[in-house]
Amino acid sequence: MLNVAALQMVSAPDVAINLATACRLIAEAADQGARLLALPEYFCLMGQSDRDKLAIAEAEDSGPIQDTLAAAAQRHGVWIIGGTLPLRTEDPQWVRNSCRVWGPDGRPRARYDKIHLFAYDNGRGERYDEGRVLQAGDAPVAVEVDGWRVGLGICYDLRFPELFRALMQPAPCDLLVLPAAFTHGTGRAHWELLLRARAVENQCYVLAPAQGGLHPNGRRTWGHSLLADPWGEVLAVQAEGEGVVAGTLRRQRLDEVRAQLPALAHRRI
Ligand SMILES: NC(=O)CCC(=O)C(=O)O
Repeated sequence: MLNVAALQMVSAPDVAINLATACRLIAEAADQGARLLALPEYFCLMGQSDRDKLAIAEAEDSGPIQDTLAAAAQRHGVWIIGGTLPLRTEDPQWVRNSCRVWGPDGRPRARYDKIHLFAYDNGRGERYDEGRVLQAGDAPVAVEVDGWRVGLGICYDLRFPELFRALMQPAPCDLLVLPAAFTHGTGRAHWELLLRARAVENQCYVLAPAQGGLHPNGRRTWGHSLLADPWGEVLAVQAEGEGVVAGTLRRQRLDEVRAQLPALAHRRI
């Protein structure tokens, strides 16, 4: 059994406010008994422009955002999947959108850099192009959490099933965690559909902590942080606003689904 929680936020353009909110939600989830907690993409900043990420970027393993999450993991004795934060590259004009993982002793255990960079223009003034400031990652990352294999993806990565297939090698992941900040429009159309599809095709749990609501920068995100089981059933969800979306992973459920319909074993790789 593993108790997990997705922390939903409506982040502001102010790092201190966002860190305080993240710490409050972490404490709440830990009090509810969660052992693995995950924050959304861009939890530490939803700024006015992509370039705001450059100003708050940290070196790997050092900086106020990472120190805060490491201390919270240790204080509560939990695993924290730290949404995303900008990490510096060699070139000051570029950052990586990185998901860091801390163990219950506060030590960093993994880093995944978002591979697929979001670009979107809805033709009505809503436009994104992460490739203007982000450097893409190039390697899938999975981490072992109390005997559970946990694969990482970030937001737009959700649309690329081959990433999650790669994470099923050399051994299947038991849980996929996808910190996200889906737009309201694309989220309404595709969010739940894609998350449940990744759960069904990989026969594993999916935990997706999201940004959800109207942000002070004027952006509106879809929210609907959720936990889906290996059969694609939604076990817990929260539509909008800050909150804790909690649930329990059961090994027996994974084994049951994989035994009843052995699609993972039928892959022709
Ligand atoms: N930040 C993102 O990657 C947003 C992805 C998104 O909204 C989508 O529809 O995909």
